[in-house]
Parts: sequence; C-alpha cells; structure tokens
Amino acid sequence: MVTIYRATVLDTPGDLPTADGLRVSEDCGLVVKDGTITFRDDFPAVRAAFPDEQVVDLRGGVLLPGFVDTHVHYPQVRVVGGLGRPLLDWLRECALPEELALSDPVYARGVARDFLAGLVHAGTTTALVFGSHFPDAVDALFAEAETVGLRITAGLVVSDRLLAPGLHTTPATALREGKALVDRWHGRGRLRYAVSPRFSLSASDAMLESCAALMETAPDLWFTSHLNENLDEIEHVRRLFPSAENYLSTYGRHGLVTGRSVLAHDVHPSAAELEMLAGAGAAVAHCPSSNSALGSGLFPLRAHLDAGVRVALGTDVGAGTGFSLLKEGLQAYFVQQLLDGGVALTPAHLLHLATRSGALALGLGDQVGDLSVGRQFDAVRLHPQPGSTLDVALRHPKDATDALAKIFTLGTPADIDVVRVAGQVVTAPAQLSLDGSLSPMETR
Ligand SMILES: O=c1[nH]c(=O)c2nc[nH]c2[nH]1
Ligand SMILES: [Zn+2]
Repeated sequence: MVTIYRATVLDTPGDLPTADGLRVSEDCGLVVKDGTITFRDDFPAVRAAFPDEQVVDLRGGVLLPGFVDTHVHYPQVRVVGGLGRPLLDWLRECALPEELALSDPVYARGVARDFLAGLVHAGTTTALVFGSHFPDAVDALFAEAETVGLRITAGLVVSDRLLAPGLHTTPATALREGKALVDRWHGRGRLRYAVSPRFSLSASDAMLESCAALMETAPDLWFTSHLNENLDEIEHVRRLFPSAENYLSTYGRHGLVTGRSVLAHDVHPSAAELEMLAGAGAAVAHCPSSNSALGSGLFPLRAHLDAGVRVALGTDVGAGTGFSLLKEGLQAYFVQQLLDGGVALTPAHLLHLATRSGALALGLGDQVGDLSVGRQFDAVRLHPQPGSTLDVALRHPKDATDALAKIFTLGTPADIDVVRVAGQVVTAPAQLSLDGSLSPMETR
C-alpha cells in the first residue's frame, strides 16, 4: 500500500555531522510503500505524480527521523535520578541492587515495558540496549520489543567479578546462555544481538574470551561495553590487566574491537586508543547527561573527530537523566561550550548525532537515520502543546536552523506526538502491576 506523508521535514543525510548538513523541506511529500520511502519531493510535485494516493497531512509540526540511542540500560529505567555519586558508588548503591531484582522474570517484564515506553515516548525508534544479567529478563526485553515494533539490538550482560555475587556468571555459562539467546532473537524482525560484557573491570580475560567465542557463533553479531568513563574505574582496570597496553586493549586483544563494536563513554581516552578505535571502525557512544550527572568528565569530541572515530549519542539511562535524545544533544552542546577547544556544535550537528550518526554506528545507515528515498519510514512528529514555550518559539523562527536550535533547546518527550517505525505508528506498552498482570482497564 502506498501512502503520501505531507510535512515539514528536517534531516541530516550526510555521513558525518557537519555545520551545514541540514536538509530542509518546508512542504515535503514522502511516498511510503510497505514501510519504505520510495519517492520524495516537494508536495505539489509528489501530488502530481501520485494524484490518487491517500495523503496523511502532518503539517503543523516538524517531522524528524526517529532518534537513535546507542547506549541505554534496560534494567535501570526505575533508578534514574540517583544523583550525587561518582560511577563506582552509583553502581554499588543505585544500579546493581535494582539489576539484581530482574532475577524475578515477572518483575523483569514490568521493567521491560517501562523501559520500552520510555523509548517510545522520547521518539527513539532504534536503540543499542544494555540488557540484563539474567537470560529470562533478556527474553522479556526482546519479546516486548518485538510486540512494540522498535529496532532493538541487545544482549545478556556478563560479568564474573567485583559486582555482586548474584550478578556473576562463569565464562562457560555466559557462552551457553548467550548462544541460546542469539539463536532465539538475532536477526528476528527488527531485533539483533549484542555481546555485552559489563566492563572489563567486572570481566576477567576468560570471560572476555568467552565473549569472543560467542561473537563467532553467528554472522553480524554486535559488541558493546563501557570504556574510559571514570578515572577511578580506569585505574582499577589498569591494575586488573597489568599486561594490557590500555583500557581499550583489554577488549581489543580478544578481537572485540571491530566495525561492529560500540564503546560507551570514552571520556578519558589516550591517543593510542583513539587511533585503535578509528582503525577498527568502532564507534563511541557519547553520553553527556550521564557524564555530567556522575561527574565523569567532559567528553573530548574534537580529539575523537580529529582521530576519525565515529561518535553518536547515548542517553545511558539510568545514570543518564532520561530517554530524550534532544536533551542529550543539548547536553553535548553545553559540554563542548565548556571545554577549552570544544567543537562549536550547530543544530545540524546535534540532529545528525541524534539520528544519522547513531544509525551509522549501529550499521543501519542503509535503513534508517534520515528520510531519504530507500530508507525505512522511521519518523517522529514534534507538535508542541499550544502555548508552550516551544510552540511559541516555533511560530517565530528566523529559519529552519533556528527552529531546530529551539527544538533541541526546549523540546521534551511531551512534544512528540506520533512515532512511526517502517510507517507503522508505535505505541508504548501498558504498565504491568506488581504481580505481572495488566490492570483491569488496560488492554494491549
Ligand atoms: O554509566 C555506567 N552505567 C553502568 O551501568 C555501568 N556499568 C559499568 N560501567 C557503567 N557505566
Ligand atoms: Zn552504560
């Protein structure tokens, strides 16, 4: 079936974030067939070419590509807001107790729904998700994500030391359970599997070797972990791996740093690590609100870009402060403003980082990230409440770049009214009550 969407469309189709990469189509017609954009032009030209097709009129707001979150923790949706602690204290006091609670599959299913609702409300259509330490909880995430229809890459989080005994596993069990999850979910619809050691602080060489073995069990598996987030963490890793050249090589010497790797944070990289990331084609998930909330540091974006490292954005919920990629864009901008030698980010940079950069980092650049012909129609409409400050601002922009600046400055999930994946409207799952049942008024 063919549908024409009429909207003001802003996107950034280039391969790199640039100051002048914004594409503006004030009155755009997008022809969508079976979820794919097959034709794009000014609306009058589209209407002339397709005089009889149904038109969905999305004017009155702004249509953007669906947001791409390259680093977000599913088990942590209920612990957002644990402010006032550095990384290792925050993990011990806020994150890990909650992650243990996901050993209960009923509890995990409720958390999975809350998590996916957070993504949908924020307009995130594609995400690389840090999963749970418990296979049943990872099943719950994939099953619920399949129902909702989002593009999710996720996996079993594995560790064998220094967290909490209930979160530890063995390399052999990790491999066996990971393989079963890969068999069940990798490549099923919009779902893919990411091998996910928590960080090398909590993963021995034997565990990282089992991750490497899991990577070999199916084509196109993804790899994700944490890197160089906090100075104490980095010092611990240095002591735990005395023979490793640096933090990145704790993964790299097991063959885990490739073009299908996404490393989160990298706030304190060495030149050698940047060179190795660039050479491998690995991507870094920059998580600015988390970095500020935990006091991890100011992300050296210029050093990454100068070295040729691909960078995208992650919300890092729950150390991050919410699911909004608009907020992460603004926070990324703030950080670069504060840094001596920071990159002068423009609205076009921010939109690219929140959409196209993420799609490319996740190897999905041929499918999503902008609204060009050939892409899936993954899109969000921003339509602020009448009278809200964003509504007022969008009525008086100087130009489209100014409008986009206002969107990143003022926009929140409350301003996103419709989210589509492959043309289909996606809706947030209903919340579950504590015993896992839907409340009497709720249906799916
Ligand atoms: O921000 C972070 N959140 C986490 O859950 C985590 N685990 C290891 N390192 C981490 N960093
Ligand atoms: Zn993280």
